[in-house]
Amino acid sequence: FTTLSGGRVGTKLDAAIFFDSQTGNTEKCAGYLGEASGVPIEYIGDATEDTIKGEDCIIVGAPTWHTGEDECRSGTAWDEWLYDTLPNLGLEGKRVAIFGCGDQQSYSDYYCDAAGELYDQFTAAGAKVYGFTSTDGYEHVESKAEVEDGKFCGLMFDEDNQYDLSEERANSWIAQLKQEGFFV
Ligand SMILES: Cc1cc2nc3c(=O)[nH]c(=O)nc-3n(C[C@H](O)[C@H](O)[C@H](O)COP(=O)(O)O)c2cc1C
Repeated sequence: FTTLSGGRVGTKLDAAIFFDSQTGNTEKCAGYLGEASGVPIEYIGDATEDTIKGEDCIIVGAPTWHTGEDECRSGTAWDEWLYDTLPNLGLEGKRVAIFGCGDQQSYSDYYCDAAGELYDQFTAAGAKVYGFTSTDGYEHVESKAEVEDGKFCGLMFDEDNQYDLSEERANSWIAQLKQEGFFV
């Protein structure tokens, strides 16, 4: 038996979840997505460039902090990574799905802005984004993650106000990604 690079047998496509988190909420949501999909989870700050380039499809997630600023809104390792690492990785055509974690009540004009920033930077790098979701059921006023009218660029969690919906949201989003052919 021969294995492909990285020791993986080349029978199925490789996927991974990359995230970062300041206070653990995005980590919890990454955990729900990992359970729903069976896909491994890694801190973006720990992921090597080869690991990221080697995956066929990646799920990426960030919280939102630094309210009102234009850039570097995740308050995590993503902030540097998006501007210093991503543009040099060569991710043209890579399948990407984005999730965010924010607080739609206390920060209703800025809900999950960092997820919108991930969208902007990954699409600028040539990635193809899967898994848009409806904004129905959310009460934010403005969000950079709402990249089309009534559509988020991925799945938005709210562990401050809607934590009881997170697991179910994770499960149905993974089902949606499967239907969209994200993992195939
Ligand atoms: C000082 C501060 C600023 C925040 N700014 C925003 C914001 O601009 N938009 C938003 O959606 N959430 C904002 N939040 C809420 C966090 O994003 C939310 O609690 C999230 O779940 C944190 O995820 P983490 O634990 O993975 O870091 C802010 C929270 C704090 C305490």
